[in-house]
Amino acid sequence: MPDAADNDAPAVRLTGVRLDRGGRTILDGIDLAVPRGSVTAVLGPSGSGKSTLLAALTGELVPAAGRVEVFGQAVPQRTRDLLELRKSIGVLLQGNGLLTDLTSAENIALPLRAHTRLPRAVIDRLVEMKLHAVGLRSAGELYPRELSGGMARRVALARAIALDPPLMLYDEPLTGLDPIASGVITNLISELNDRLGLTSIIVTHHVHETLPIADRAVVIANGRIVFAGSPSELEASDDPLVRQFLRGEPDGPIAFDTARRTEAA
Ligand SMILES: Nc1ncnc2c1ncn2[C@@H]1O[C@H](COP(=O)(O)OP(=O)(O)OP(=O)(O)O)[C@@H](O)[C@H]1O
Repeated sequence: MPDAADNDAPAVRLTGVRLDRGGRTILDGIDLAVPRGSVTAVLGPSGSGKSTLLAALTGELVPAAGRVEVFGQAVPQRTRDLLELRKSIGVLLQGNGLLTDLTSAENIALPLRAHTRLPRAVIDRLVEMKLHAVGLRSAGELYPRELSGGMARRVALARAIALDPPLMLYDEPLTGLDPIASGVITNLISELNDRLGLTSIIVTHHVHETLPIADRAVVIANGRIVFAGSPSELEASDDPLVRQFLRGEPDGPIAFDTARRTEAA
C-alpha cells in the first residue's frame, strides 16, 4: 500500500524504461506518469507491447533500463516485497482466470483467503459486497460455466477488487463481449474508479468504447509512446501514426505485422 509520504507521487511513473522480451526490445524510451484517480486508456495495435507494459507494472517483467514506480516506490524485485506490492494492484486479465470448479463467491473469496486472516463470516460478507459492487448480488452460488460472458467478466472484476487495491489494471476487458455487455463493463470500470477512489489503466484496442470513460489516452506503436494526452486531443491529433491507428488502416507508418514476424522468428 502507498506510504503517506508518497501522497504527491503519481500512481504510476515510468522513466526512461526499456522492456525486452525473448531477447528483443519491445518498448524503449518510455516516460509516462499516470495521475492518481485517473482512468488511462493505453491503446495500440496488436503486438505493440501493451500487455508488456502492464507486466512491468506488476513486476512480472523487470525493465532492461529505466525505472518503474508505483505510488512513488520502485517496483521491487525481491519476491516478498513484490507480493506485498501486488496486493495494492488489482488485475483483470484477458481470459478472466476464474477457477471452473469453484462458485463465483468462492472465486472472489480466493484473494481474501490467500492474503488475509479474516474470519469466514467476514470474508463471506466482503464477497457479498463485491458481488453487489459489480451488480451481481444473487450470482454467488453460480459456477463460471453457468455465467454469460459479461457476468463472468464481472465476477472476475469483483475478484480483482477483493482486496480493495488502489490501482486497477485491465488487460483487454472488452474482448469477446457483445456491445451491451461491453457497455456494462466500461460503466463499471468508470464507476468503481470514481466511487472507490481508484486509479485505472485500461489496455485495449477497443478505442471507441474506452475513450468515453478515459481521462487520458496513451498510444503505443513501433516500440514507443507516440501519443499521450486527453481523449479529445487524441481525436484531434494529426500525427500520421495516431491517425493510422484510429482509422485502423493497414498501410502507414505503423508496422502492423511486427507480432507475426516475431512469432515466426
Ligand atoms: N513471454 C514472451 N516472450 C517473448 N516475446 C513475447 C512474450 N510476450 C510477448 N512477447 C512479444 O512481445 C510483443 C508485444 O506483445 P504484447 O502482448 O505486449 O502486445 P499487445 O500490444 O498487448 O498485443 P495484443 O493487443 O495482441 O494483446 C509481441 O511481439 C509478442 O510476440
